[in-house]
Amino acid sequence: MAGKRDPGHERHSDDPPIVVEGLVNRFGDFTVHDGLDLTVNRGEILGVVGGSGSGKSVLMRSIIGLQQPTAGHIDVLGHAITEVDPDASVGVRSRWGVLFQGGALFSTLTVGENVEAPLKQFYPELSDDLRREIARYKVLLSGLPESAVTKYPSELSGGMKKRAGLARALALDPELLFLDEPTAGLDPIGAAKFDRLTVDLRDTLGLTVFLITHDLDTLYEACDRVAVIAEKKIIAVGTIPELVETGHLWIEEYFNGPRGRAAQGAHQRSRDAGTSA
Ligand SMILES: Nc1ncnc2c1ncn2[C@@H]1O[C@H](COP(=O)(O)OP(=O)(O)OP(=O)(O)O)[C@@H](O)[C@H]1O
Repeated sequence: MAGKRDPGHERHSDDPPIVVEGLVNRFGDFTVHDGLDLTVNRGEILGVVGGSGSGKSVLMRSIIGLQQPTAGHIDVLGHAITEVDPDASVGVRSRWGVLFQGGALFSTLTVGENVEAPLKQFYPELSDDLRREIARYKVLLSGLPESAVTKYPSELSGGMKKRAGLARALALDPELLFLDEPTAGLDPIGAAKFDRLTVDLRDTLGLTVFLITHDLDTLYEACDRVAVIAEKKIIAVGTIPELVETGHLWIEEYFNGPRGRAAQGAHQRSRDAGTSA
C-alpha cells in the first residue's frame, strides 16, 4: 500500500526495531522507571512481565509515543520517538499495531468498521470497496467468522472482542505488534488459541511482537524471550531458563512458584506430545 507509509520503511533491516535507553518516567514525585534499558530484536515475540504497577503499560505507552517520558531515548524502526514531532511521526505510527487491554473498540461501529477506521485515517484514497475487503480479510486473519464483520462490539464475547481488536491492530500491515495482556479474561482454551494465533501471525507476517502479560502459559507457549520489570528497570531479559539462572528472588518466585511450575509442566507435556506424535 502507498499512502502515508513511512519513507524509511525497510522490512529486511537487521537493526533492532525497538531500542529504549535510560528511560525515566515520573508522575509528580512518584518514579515508575529510572534508567530503564531494553532492546527488542526483529522477529521475536518478547514477553514483558512484572508485578502489578511495575510500569509495563507505561513502558508500552512510552514506546508508542502516548506517554512523553521524563528522560531517556526511545528509537522505534529507526525513528527517535521521544523527539519526533507529531506530523513527522504519522508515517512511523502506521508501522505498528496495538491491541489495548479490553480491545478499545469503538462501540458505535461494527467490527468491520472498527478495522476500517485506521485504513480511512492513513489511506483516505482507498475506495470503499477495497477498504471493506481489506477489513474483512483482517477479521478472518484474526480467527473470527465472516459473520463477525457486521456485528457490534456489544454482541461479541470477550475472546471475540480481543480478536476484533487484533484485526484492527493488523489493519495497516504493521511490522510491530503491541499486545497488552491479550489473554486476560479468556478461558484457558481461548487463551491457548490466542497464543497459537500470535505465533502463527508472527511466523506468517514476519512481525515483531511486544507482549505484556501476567499469563505464565503465554510466556512458555508464545514468547522467545522475556523481559522482567522490577525496581524501576528491566532487571533481566532472556529465555525462561536464562532468567531462572539469574537467581533473582522475584524471578525465582515467579517461575518456580506453584503457578510457574504448573505452566512449565503443561509446556513440557505439550512438547512431549508433539515429539511423540
Ligand atoms: N497518567 C498517570 N498518572 C499518574 N500515575 C500513573 C499514570 N499512568 C500510570 N501511573 C502509575 O504508574 C505505575 C505503573 O503503571 P502501569 O499501568 O504501567 O503498571 P503495570 O505494570 O502495567 O500494572 P498492571 O500489571 O497492574 O496492569 C502505577 O503505579 C500507576 O498508578
